[in-house]
Amino acid sequence: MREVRAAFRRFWPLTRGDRGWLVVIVACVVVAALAETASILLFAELTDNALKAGSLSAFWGPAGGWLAVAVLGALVGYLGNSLATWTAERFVRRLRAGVFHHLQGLPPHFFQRHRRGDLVERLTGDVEAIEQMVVSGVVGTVSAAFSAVFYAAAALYLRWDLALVTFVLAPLFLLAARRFSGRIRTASQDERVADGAITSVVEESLGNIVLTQAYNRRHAEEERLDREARAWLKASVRGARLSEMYEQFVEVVETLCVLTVIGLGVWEISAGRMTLGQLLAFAAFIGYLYPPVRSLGRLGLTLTAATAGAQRLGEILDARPAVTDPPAPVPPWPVRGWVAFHDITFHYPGTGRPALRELSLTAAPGQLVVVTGPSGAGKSTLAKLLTRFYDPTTGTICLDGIPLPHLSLDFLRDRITLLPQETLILHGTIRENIAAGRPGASDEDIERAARSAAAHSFVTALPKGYDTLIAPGTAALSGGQLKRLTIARAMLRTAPVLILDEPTAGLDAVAARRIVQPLRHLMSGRTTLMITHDLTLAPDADRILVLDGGRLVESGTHEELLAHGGTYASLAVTSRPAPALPG
Ligand SMILES: Nc1ncnc2c1ncn2[C@@H]1O[C@H](COP(=O)(O)OP(=O)(O)OP(=O)(O)O)[C@@H](O)[C@H]1O
Repeated sequence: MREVRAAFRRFWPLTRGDRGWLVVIVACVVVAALAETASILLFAELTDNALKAGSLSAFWGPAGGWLAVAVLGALVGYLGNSLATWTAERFVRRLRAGVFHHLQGLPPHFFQRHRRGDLVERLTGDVEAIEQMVVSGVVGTVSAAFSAVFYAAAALYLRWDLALVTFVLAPLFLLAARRFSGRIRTASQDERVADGAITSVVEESLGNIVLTQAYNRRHAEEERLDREARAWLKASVRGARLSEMYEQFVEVVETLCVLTVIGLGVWEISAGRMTLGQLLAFAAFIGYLYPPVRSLGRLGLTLTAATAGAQRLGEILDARPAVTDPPAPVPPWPVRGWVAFHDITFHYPGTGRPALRELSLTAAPGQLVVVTGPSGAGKSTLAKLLTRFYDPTTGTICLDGIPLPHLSLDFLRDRITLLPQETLILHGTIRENIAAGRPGASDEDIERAARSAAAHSFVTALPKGYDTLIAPGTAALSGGQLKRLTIARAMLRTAPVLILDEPTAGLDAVAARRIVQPLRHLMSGRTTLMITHDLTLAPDADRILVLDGGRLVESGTHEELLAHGGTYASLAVTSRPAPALPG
């Protein structure tokens, strides 16, 4: 119960703005329950005065009243249920948006620890489970409680002594719910975990379909899915079995109660202390009383099941972003592009070994700094620190002399363009893919960027030109062509600082050569930090930094470092030969 309270306290504030509607829904529910109560009393009147006496004249009055009450009940029922669905869906939308917003701000290591499919499940299944608790749960409880009170009051009004006898059996429902709730919660928790695992396996397998097919891993992947599906089957069958057991037990208790009422009623009628109409109405009230009492019991089960979802969402919401906005960010200024790392040491969270040690570097506006070194040297980490995915453990990074933590994250990231190693393609047209660099860019801007990135001619050669649909892993364009689209996208951004992370990764020598000129266009006028193993562009660099084991081991121009004959000189020999470059 403590978990339910904690989950409720955490998510109830999200109903702010809709609480007025919740009151209206509850009012509708109360009126609907009252209408139901009135119709049963009218039914008793009809039975005793019209049916038993065979009097048509006694029929019209109660019949008219019953019809009016039924119409009223139908209207408020319709209104209440429609409003309840609308409010519940708004809650789901708000909760999902909130969790998604939080999730997007979490650091890369969070996504390395959580499988994507599992996160998808949390944003869908778990979000809905919480709605079941917070909105539908509240409306359900209030409506069940009111209905139970009205029907119980009506039964007491008809025959208080008989009513008390049947009420004695009511605690059996609650007892049953209590016994079942713990086990149902465990089953539903297992089911959600298995749901997430299934989504993950499907997503990972389809995401790596080339590997799956080329390495004949279809059977292995099917087995992986089957393993997760079996865990899901076990959990969901266990959950369904427990719920069914509970339902059937309650059914038997209900029958016991109804039989008790009829038995006592027969005895009372034979003694002349009760009419048939009263007995029928009384039995109806008792019959109507059970569903709300039952749903109050079941509500307990829904609540405990929903806490499983709440715990899983809590894990996301409790994860903290690695960096946050300062309370009073430095006001925006026209950034020139001075970049400086002062004595930076950095450990990834949860690791003992520093990825960077006492590293310093500066880049003046418009300069090209090439960062190279063996794999794992810490090159990409530099990019993550400059874009503030993480803050350094010690030392300061400045943009135009201002430490990065003094800037708002949006301002900083708008001033830096990152061209990551992976060619990131969005689901959409070529035009949309390029325009993602600057939302609202005009067609002329897009075309200019594409020309500059040497993409315009191959795009216009496509039957649908800029309106060609592409997607991640698309076969319509080559790797080099896709890379040029991402360069065009970066070109649209007006950021004065550029980070290129292995811009030629995954391209053959010819494709790599084709992007040299577009890259030069992109770098022109921007402070560029180029992280690369491919030293094709190194001779252009104002400075080359060689990292090893997180330390800066060499620094200088291409000629200086070649003459020095150290790590750079040996890397330059093994790197692909510099092609004849235009321009
Ligand atoms: N998210 C992370 N959590 C923990 N350690 C990490 C993480 N990312 C990188 N590292 C570690 O930090 C060190 C530097 O990694 P980094 O990716 O910066 O190297 P790199 O020089 O860019 O390598 P490559 O050339 O292979 O891309 C490596 O030892 C790596 O294992």
